[in-house]
Amino acid sequence: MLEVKNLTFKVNENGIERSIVKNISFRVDDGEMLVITGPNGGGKSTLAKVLMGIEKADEGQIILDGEDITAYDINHRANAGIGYAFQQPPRFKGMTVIRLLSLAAGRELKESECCGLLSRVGLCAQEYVRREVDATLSGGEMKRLEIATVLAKPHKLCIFDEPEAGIDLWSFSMLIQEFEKIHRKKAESLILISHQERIIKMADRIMVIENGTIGAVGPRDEILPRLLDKGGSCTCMNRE
Ligand SMILES: Nc1ncnc2c1ncn2[C@@H]1O[C@H](COP(=O)(O)OP(=O)(O)OP(=O)(O)O)[C@@H](O)[C@H]1O
Repeated sequence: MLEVKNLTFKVNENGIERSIVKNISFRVDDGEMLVITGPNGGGKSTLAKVLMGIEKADEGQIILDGEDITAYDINHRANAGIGYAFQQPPRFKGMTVIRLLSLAAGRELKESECCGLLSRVGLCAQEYVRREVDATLSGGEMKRLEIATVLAKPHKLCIFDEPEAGIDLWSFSMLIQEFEKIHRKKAESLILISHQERIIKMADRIMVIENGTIGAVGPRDEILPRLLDKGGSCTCMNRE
């Protein structure tokens, strides 16, 4: 279980301090899928970065299965069991796809294993296995590769930041199926940050982040109607 207690993250802009994440507390139970949504600029990605250790919390605690991981750096948190797919994945010059996925898995993957992972994210495996992870890959290909790196090994908690971004509709449907599979097994907890109704509808619980705080949190059946109720013109959700 992930427990987040009174988490605050501030930035300093021209000498003026601004809280982007403000005193946020929530939990994600084992095997649970929490979908975080909310208006642009509300603080969702920043919250994900603080959870992963890319940004350091100014206040608060992050506890994973009873272990206080607040002071851990990104590698230490990954070892503790957190997997994270970036909203804008980094690219590595000179690194092949099979190498990247092996690094993510923490062991040398066989080509067949690598192909299996690529197929799960809708990439035609043979074409990609030996390809370099560089600027020649499109945004959508990169995004799917990044998701494959998270799928490469089991985690206690996986965080996906806008997995739908830049992905075509067919691949998006495949991704939804992948998330459903992971969710059905209940072996990993999932945090999905998304504006997509199809993803939001999969949630066990929905948390709305706006202006750095929790605007609403609760079971899907309680929160979703409120999002839909905003006349179908909810500013934070893309309808099907
Ligand atoms: N390092 C930083 N320095 C200054 N401002 C920042 C920094 N990181 C984030 N912000 C600002 O904090 C706010 C929250 O950004 P964040 O990316 O977390 O929003 P978001 O909810 O993920 O938005 P979106 O839905 O558009 O992806 C934005 O106004 C952003 O410009």
